[in-house]
Amino acid sequence: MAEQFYKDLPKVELHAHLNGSISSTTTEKLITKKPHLSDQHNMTVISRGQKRTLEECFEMFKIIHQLTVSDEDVFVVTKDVVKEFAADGVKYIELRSTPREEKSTGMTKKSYVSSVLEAIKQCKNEGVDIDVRFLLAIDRRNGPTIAMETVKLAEEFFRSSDGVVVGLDLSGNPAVGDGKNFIAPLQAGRNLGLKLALHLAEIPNQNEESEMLLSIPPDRIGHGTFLHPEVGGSQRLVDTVKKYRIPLELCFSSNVKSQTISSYDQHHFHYWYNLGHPCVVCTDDKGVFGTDLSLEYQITASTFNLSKTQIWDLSYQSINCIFAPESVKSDLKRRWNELKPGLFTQD
Ligand SMILES: CC(C)=CCNc1ncnc2c1ncn2[C@@H]1O[C@H](COP(=O)(O)O)[C@@H](O)[C@H]1O
Ligand SMILES: [Zn+2]
Repeated sequence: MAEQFYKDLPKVELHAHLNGSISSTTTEKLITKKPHLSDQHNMTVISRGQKRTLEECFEMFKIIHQLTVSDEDVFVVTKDVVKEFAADGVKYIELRSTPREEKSTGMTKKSYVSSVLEAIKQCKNEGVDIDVRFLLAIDRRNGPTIAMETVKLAEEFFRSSDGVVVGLDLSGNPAVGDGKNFIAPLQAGRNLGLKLALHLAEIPNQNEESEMLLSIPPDRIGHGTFLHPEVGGSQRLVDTVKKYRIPLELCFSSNVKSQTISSYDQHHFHYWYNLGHPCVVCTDDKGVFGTDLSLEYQITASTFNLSKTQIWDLSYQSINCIFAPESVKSDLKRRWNELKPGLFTQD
């Protein structure tokens, strides 16, 4: 568990996959309804000190997805995940999820998104202290035709969700499919006013793909682990990211536990932070990687010897990277400034 300062620190979460964020308490709740999956429980979390390969991590999602097969499941999971982030001191979150259909329960991609949005609405009505937005995710393994359908669905909800749906994500196993196939649907989304958060350079040797995706350009980058020349990326890629000042969503536990980074001190946070480039600390999959956002901030501080003031600034600067409008950014900044004195008089 993270130290109290990191819990109390008001935080913004910008990279959280819904099905990767399910806590073990919620998993138990779902398993009670699906006893045939009871022996899969330990298969959905990577405990402390454990590591898996990236491929093994993606196998875990196959199990998790069997737990969320109905609108009711999706609703329950969303409510729990939102409340857990709020309890961890997250004041603003952009959740992302891949709309899925399930014939056996009648869940459609549209009802999937509606269930997520209904849960978000209920949390708001119950007074849960967190502003929640949503990105529809495109899974690369499903190809460009499905991607275009997702863009259409996103457009529908973008118009009808009162500002909750703000954009699109590109994710899924980076070793599957070619990123360039998604340029057209992503560009179409961008032209509609949807913001783009793209997983990029999550694994090595994808410079060409990264270059293509950066040419759109995206509004935020997920991971960007292999962009800089020291790890096989290129100065050109770095220069493009710098030119557009595209924020990076950085996920320490995820990268170390899925072994794209060998240890915390090797994390590319170091490279980009020292350039003064916008970096946002995120969880990725808090359920799968057994973490929460306060722990990720604590890991950042202890690995790179950052002071509490530097950590505060990191959290405050993250507000500039959200997809909600400027007025929301100003409100959050006011909130942060109100909370600041209480946080710095604790010790
Ligand atoms: C598995 C692993 C190494 C995780 C970290 N890196 C990731 N890279 C790319 N896509 C991801 C990652 N984590 C989660 N996802 C995406 O999020 C999905 C789960 O959340 P959801 O069903 O979209 O609600 C996964 O099926 C996958 O498409
Ligand atoms: Zn991710």
